[in-house]
Amino acid sequence: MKLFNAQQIYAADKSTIASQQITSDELMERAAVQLFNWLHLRLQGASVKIHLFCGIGNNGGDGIALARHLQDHGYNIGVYVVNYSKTRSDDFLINLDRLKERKVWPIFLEEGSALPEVGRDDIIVDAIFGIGLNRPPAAWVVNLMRYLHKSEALVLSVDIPSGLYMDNVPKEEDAAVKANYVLSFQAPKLVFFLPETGIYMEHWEVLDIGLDQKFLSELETEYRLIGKNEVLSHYLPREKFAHKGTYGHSLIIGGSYGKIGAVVLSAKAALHSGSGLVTAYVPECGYTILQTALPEAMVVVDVDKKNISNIDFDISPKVIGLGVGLGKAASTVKALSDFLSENKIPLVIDADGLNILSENQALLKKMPAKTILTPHPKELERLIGKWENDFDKLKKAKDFSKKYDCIIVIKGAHTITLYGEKGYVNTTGNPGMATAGSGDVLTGIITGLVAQGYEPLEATIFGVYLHGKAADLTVENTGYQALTATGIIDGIGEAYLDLFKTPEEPQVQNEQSEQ
Ligand SMILES: NC(=O)C1=CN([C@@H]2O[C@H](COP(=O)(O)OP(=O)(O)OC[C@H]3O[C@@H](n4cnc5c(N)ncnc54)[C@H](OP(=O)(O)O)[C@@H]3O)[C@@H](O)[C@H]2O)[C@@H](O)CC1
Ligand SMILES: Nc1ncnc2c1ncn2[C@@H]1O[C@H](COP(=O)(O)OP(=O)(O)O)[C@@H](O)[C@H]1O
Ligand SMILES: [K+]
Repeated sequence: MKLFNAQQIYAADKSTIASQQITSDELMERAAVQLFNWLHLRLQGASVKIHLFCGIGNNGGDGIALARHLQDHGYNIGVYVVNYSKTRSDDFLINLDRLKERKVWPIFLEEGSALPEVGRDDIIVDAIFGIGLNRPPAAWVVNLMRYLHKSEALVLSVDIPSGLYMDNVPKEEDAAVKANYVLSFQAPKLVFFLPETGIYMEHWEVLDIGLDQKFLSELETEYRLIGKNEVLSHYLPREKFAHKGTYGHSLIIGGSYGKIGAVVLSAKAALHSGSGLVTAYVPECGYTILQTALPEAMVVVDVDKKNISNIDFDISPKVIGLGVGLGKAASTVKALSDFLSENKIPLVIDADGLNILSENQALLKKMPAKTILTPHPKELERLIGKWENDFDKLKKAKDFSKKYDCIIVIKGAHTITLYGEKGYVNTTGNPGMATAGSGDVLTGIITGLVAQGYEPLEATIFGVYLHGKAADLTVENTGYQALTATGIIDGIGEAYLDLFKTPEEPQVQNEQSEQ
């Protein structure tokens, strides 16, 4: 699914109005009817007080139009215009008149106005700012947002929580509304998925307002949301006459004394993701551990007992997963440097492999094209430097990706894969994955997919999806706390089966977090 920016949404508005020969007011009416239906279906005429806080632009217009439908159906409403500017949108004014025709007179809130009483069992409709926010809201509007938050009433935000930008993060933490539900028109917004802005909502849902599909389908977007539909189109079926050689040989290089488990996890995940053969390259102390824990894997040992000190093997893997449990011993850094100078085999680099690159930036130029890097936030910071906010992080990571021709996986609640100018936002996964070794599993899955013949970018996007899906399926039986990295590996098979089990579900709603 595409994630549109504000300009693209405004352009789609225009195109819809032209191609469907409707007025902008009719489009707003569609939005309001969708909002009303959503609420009415759930409230069924309940007498709960609904407070609608409406700005003076089109987001406010949506709120005012919704108020009219609620009034027509006998709901108990309070309507407030948050009068933050003298410039009102035409459709806001049209809808304000329609409301007044019904003898509903909104209360205008300005700086210093007394604020209406809002009970904790009431409902707040937040239609103050939409995607048109382009500067920080005035202090008195931020005060109002704080006041709404304190009320503990259920908050429904129209399109986007007011105070969130489409391409920036709020300057102050409480300068945006915290929504229980966001009812977003046509498509979710990128900010719903970033750690600094995703926290402003618990759930989001998409309301289809019938924007020009042809126009939308022809738009190129910087970011895409990745769900089952997107990964299925890349799935490589298994062939009847295949043999293990068909599906590639993965080599996992890593481990140090006390951290051999990381290699076990990666190698096991590579096998479960479908790699035909898997070999682990570990310090000598890892030999018995690997052969015992993972009989399916082959093992090649380093000359050193405790650390990798000289990467030397006489097999021809299709891809190498490098860095899990590696440590940063001086001999390991030298081994990695020597190895990268010679190596032409595709790489997936994680953990201390990344840390060694960060501390020896000259090595970055030695990575083969389209090397896949899988940093968690701290490792990313070491690679690309500090960032001001999530948007700055994305920009810096993209610059890095272009400079070194590499794929960057920004791991987190919604992992984002970046390559050049494009970003792919994952939708699977859960907080149970915040557990030791889950990253090692991801490295193994992606390595295993490259081994099977997936292109590096496809392998990464698909691998991140499968990893999260495996965890989502396992967590149903374990709960968040008891989910382990091994549990994620155990779910990989089910995650594959799930691809074909249920019909393709559109990405139209999401719960940010449960429990
Ligand atoms: N296709 C769709 O999805 C449809 C979308 N629709 C709805 O339209 C919404 C977008 O509406 P919108 O463009 O009128 O902008 P909105 O957010 O209401 O802001 C209003 C104005 O406020 C101003 N302003 C900005 N920042 C400010 C600040 N800090 N303090 C004070 N003023 C500030 C700025 O004007 P400026 O002052 O810069 O001239 C801005 O234009 C969208 O979210 C959705 O709800 C539906 O109606 C139909 C179909
Ligand atoms: N709250 C969360 N929601 C979804 N996924 C998460 C969450 N926390 C962590 N993850 C995922 O778990 C993995 C953790 O990786 P990493 O931090 O490298 O773990 P480790 O170093 O222990 O192997 C990443 O794939 C990340 O996206
Ligand atoms: K809003």
